[in-house]
Amino acid sequence: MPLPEYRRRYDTGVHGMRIGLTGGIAAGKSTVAARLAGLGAFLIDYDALAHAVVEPGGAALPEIVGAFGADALNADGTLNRAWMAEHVFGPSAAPGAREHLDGIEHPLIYREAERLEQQERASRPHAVIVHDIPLLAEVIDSIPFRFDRIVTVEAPEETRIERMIETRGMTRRQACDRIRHQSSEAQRRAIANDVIDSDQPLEQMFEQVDRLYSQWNEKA
Ligand SMILES: CC(C)(COP(=O)(O)OP(=O)(O)OC[C@H]1O[C@@H](n2cnc3c(N)ncnc32)[C@H](O)[C@@H]1O)[C@@H](O)C(=O)NCCC(=O)NCCS
Ligand SMILES: Nc1ncnc2c1ncn2[C@@H]1O[C@H](COP(=O)(O)OP(=O)(O)OP(=O)(O)O)[C@@H](O)[C@H]1O
Repeated sequence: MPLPEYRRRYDTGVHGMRIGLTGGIAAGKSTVAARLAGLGAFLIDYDALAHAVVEPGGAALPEIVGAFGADALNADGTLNRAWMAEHVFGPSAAPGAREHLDGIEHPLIYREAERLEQQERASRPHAVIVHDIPLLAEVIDSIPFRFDRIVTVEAPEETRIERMIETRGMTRRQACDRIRHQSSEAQRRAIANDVIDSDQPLEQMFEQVDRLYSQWNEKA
């Protein structure tokens, strides 16, 4: 059976590998990403890009104010992230609010990701480039990149809720809201070539990451 388009491999030897890294919130994606960067991968962190496009002066902020009103801003003109989170993930969020915000930010994020990738390829044509994309399963049909391999990092929902409460100061309700607005583990697994279980001890998880990186690096 032919591979779905998003799993299509590039011609090896011509391009380095492009990896899609995903996972539910607080599953351990950043931990895996940091390990890959330590091994030599070039990381493109979509959460960081999402933060950059809403900086004052960033292209998304005027559009967000246009769509959600000036209440979306703090007094100093920065995005009020807690307010915004409540209005897109919270129990009284308007239908379609999250999709509207995504529609403003995502095209800008993709443009910047492409620029970063091209810059890296110019100096390291065979680098393993990892796109760290929390919402990859949601955007798989619209994102303007195809991936040689997709990896998802997974941990049980309860573990992730506990991590969000303990390390991010979220309430249980906020943690559950965020999870409810994301694809399911089954949907992420369905697009992935490999699954990293972050419920295993860190050492073991890193061994799995190291093995994957060696495989990709051989093919790059
Ligand atoms: C709503 C916002 C302001 C809330 O900010 P906050 O500081 O609370 O969260 P932060 O941006 O650091 O994201 C933390 C995690 O929340 C989850 N998350 C973020 N945005 C979304 C979304 N639109 N849908 C589902 N989950 C999301 C992801 O797992 C992400 O890793 C912010 O998340 C945002 O601008 N989101 C829209 C852009 C987006 O899609 N970002 C994800 C990367 S592409
Ligand atoms: N194998 C593991 N064993 C124990 N704790 C882990 C493991 N992997 C990750 N963690 C811990 O889980 C927490 C969440 O990890 P991390 O920040 O990497 O998640 P994330 O998926 O990037 O989150 P987000 O979706 O918010 O970006 C961190 O405190 C991290 O140290």
